Amino acid sequence: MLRSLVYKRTFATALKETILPKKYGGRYTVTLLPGDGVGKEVTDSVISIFNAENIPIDWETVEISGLDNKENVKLAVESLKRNKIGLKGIWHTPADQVGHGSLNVALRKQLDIYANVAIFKSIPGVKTKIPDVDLVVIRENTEGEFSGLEHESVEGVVESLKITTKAKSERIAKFAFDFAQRNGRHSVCAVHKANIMKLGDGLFRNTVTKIGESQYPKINTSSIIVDNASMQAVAKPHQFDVMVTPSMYGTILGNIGAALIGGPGLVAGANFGKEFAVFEPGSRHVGLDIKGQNIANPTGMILSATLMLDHLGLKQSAERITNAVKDVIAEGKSTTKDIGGNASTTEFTNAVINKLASTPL
Ligand SMILES: NC(=O)C1=CN([C@@H]2O[C@H](COP(=O)(O)OP(=O)(O)OC[C@H]3O[C@@H](n4cnc5c(N)ncnc54)[C@H](O)[C@@H]3O)[C@@H](O)[C@H]2O)C=CC1
Ligand SMILES: O=C(O)CCC(=O)C(=O)O
Ligand SMILES: [Mg+2]
Repeated sequence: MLRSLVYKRTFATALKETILPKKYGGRYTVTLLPGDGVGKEVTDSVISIFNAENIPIDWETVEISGLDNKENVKLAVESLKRNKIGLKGIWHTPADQVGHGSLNVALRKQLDIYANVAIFKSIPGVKTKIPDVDLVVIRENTEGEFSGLEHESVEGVVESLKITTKAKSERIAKFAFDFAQRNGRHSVCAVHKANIMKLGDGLFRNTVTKIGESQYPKINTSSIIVDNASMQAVAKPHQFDVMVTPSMYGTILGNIGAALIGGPGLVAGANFGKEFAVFEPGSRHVGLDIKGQNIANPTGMILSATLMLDHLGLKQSAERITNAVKDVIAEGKSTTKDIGGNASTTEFTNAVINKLASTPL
């Protein structure tokens, strides 16, 4: 019955070094970036729930699309520079337009929000093949395969640059071990392909291993090749606790993690840097195909927003909302289509609000 509290604890202390935003008149201003696809529907769900709970947050909404000129990302960057904290949906990046880079990547790089945390934890009531999954993927956000640096050196020959630096490998490693330590986790596993990319992935793997073994003796440090990691995560996910990855392996394992717990609509996540924290669903799906249909599952966005409340020190509210979401899912009467129900996004949201209304403070 108390699984929800255990679930909550994972989120409790996401980061120690990110500077907290200031409150004005007892309220925070948070940058809201709804994004494309289902972003507006699932952030509307958060707004309704926060309004019902009188959460002391004012939203500064920046409505841009991944299809916009890349320059437009500066509107989001400027707002986040003011507010230090954001709640974000995902911007769509067209795969067939050469030269149109990802606004998601641009934002992360410009704010140096280098650590992505995605939480893959089974939610009671959601039917999955493997029960009790509980793993966290911590992913480097600012280099690696997502550098977006490509050129055609001669016709028919394309070089895509994957950048790996010691400094960025060190800071993501430290972040992962700190996260593990502060959240009562027992092991950190570095995911790599150092058998092929001996220099780049070798640097990543060796850096994580060295930092773990020398600075975090109480945490078990290990490493695994990404291909095997993918197979093991599908077959025996319980062997993993915290996985730390370069950018590409993180998105692949993150999509495996989403499938393990019941879909992308359930995954909470956040991005942290020294100065900024931006909360967004952990497996980062856009959901263009179901946009505007009022059928998206807003759980991942709501749980990401509760991580934000934790970060702001509003822990009681974070816990109340998490528990209400989990209770509504466990009861199974008002769940969305992706997890076998037939409630709309709005009906699920209202069920959460009703649950909160009937739960004493
Ligand atoms: N295509 C793009 O523009 C972008 C893609 N990505 C990444 O690419 C990978 C795949 O992306 P896409 O093919 O665009 O996937 P997608 O956004 O189309 O999602 C895959 C499936 O999950 C469903 N889904 C997504 N969110 C949902 C929700 N909240 N509730 C219920 N169902 C939901 C969608 O309807 C779809 O059937 C992911 O790793 C994602 O992080 C990330 C950012 C932009
Ligand atoms: O930003 C994009 O278009 C894709 C990025 C992605 O797959 C991710 O961040 O997980
Ligand atoms: Mg992805």
